[in-house]
Amino acid sequence: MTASSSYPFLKGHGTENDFVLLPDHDGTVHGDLGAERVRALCDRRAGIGGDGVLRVIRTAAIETGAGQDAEWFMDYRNADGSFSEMCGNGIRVFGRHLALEGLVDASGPVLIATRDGVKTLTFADGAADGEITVDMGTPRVLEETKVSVGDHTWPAVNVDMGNPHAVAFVDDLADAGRLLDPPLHDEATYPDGVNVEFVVRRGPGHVAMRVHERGSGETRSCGTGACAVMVAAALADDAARDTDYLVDLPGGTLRIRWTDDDRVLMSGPAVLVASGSTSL
Ligand SMILES: N[C@@H](CCC[C@H](N)C(=O)O)C(=O)O
Repeated sequence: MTASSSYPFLKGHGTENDFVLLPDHDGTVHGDLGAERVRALCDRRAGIGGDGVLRVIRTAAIETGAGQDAEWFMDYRNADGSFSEMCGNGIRVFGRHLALEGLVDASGPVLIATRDGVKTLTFADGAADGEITVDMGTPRVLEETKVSVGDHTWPAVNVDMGNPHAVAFVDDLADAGRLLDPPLHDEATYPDGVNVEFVVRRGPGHVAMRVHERGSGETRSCGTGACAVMVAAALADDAARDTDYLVDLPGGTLRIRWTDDDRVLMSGPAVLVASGSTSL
């Protein structure tokens, strides 16, 4: 691609966790999509603006080690250009785009490859515009850790949802302050950084959270974070499996279920709001 050429993009969000989508089906448009370009696209003043970028590419066209079971690969980058293994809101937006474009068949399970393996999406009523449920896989609950913001330090549950999370139960979501910087965390536990969730109870099977995302700062929602929060809350509640939890985020609500066979299912909206071309 030359500096002056333009290429197509779409903009979408899931519970206001927003993304720039870059169709690059055969990997011929964007090369290796450098961090600098991702930062330019995600810039909310000089760019399109987003918490991350989703490159839409065929699994066969990208070297990731991901199996070829899924035709499409979600090449996700955080707003700072860094990679993450997985993005829960992003994969719903990615799936919505594929379904609306007729690139996958929403009437059956849709498989999408990620750096955390292949995920299965189900569209309500088999409709391309139906609510999307994602099988997020099996959570791993690791040793307790702690996180700090300013003078506050909280114990936190270390939950691996394919990407790393530290879940801290707090008295008030405002206790975490403005979250301009990443919360302090144990670097030995999280050598590659961590997504930090702050959680309060709203009622039985109902919590609310804020999140500071690795590589993107405080966002209005995080799907993998909501799953990590649900798992930590269900363990603390000694909740029966197959119970739905509602997780309220600043940008909306996600419904999460931890199944009897140890899978976490996340359901929520995914919206495309714009498309165009850019030379960024
Ligand atoms: N917003 C995402 C998570 C994106 C990746 C995360 N910032 C990380 O670095 O692991 C979600 O909806 O899960």
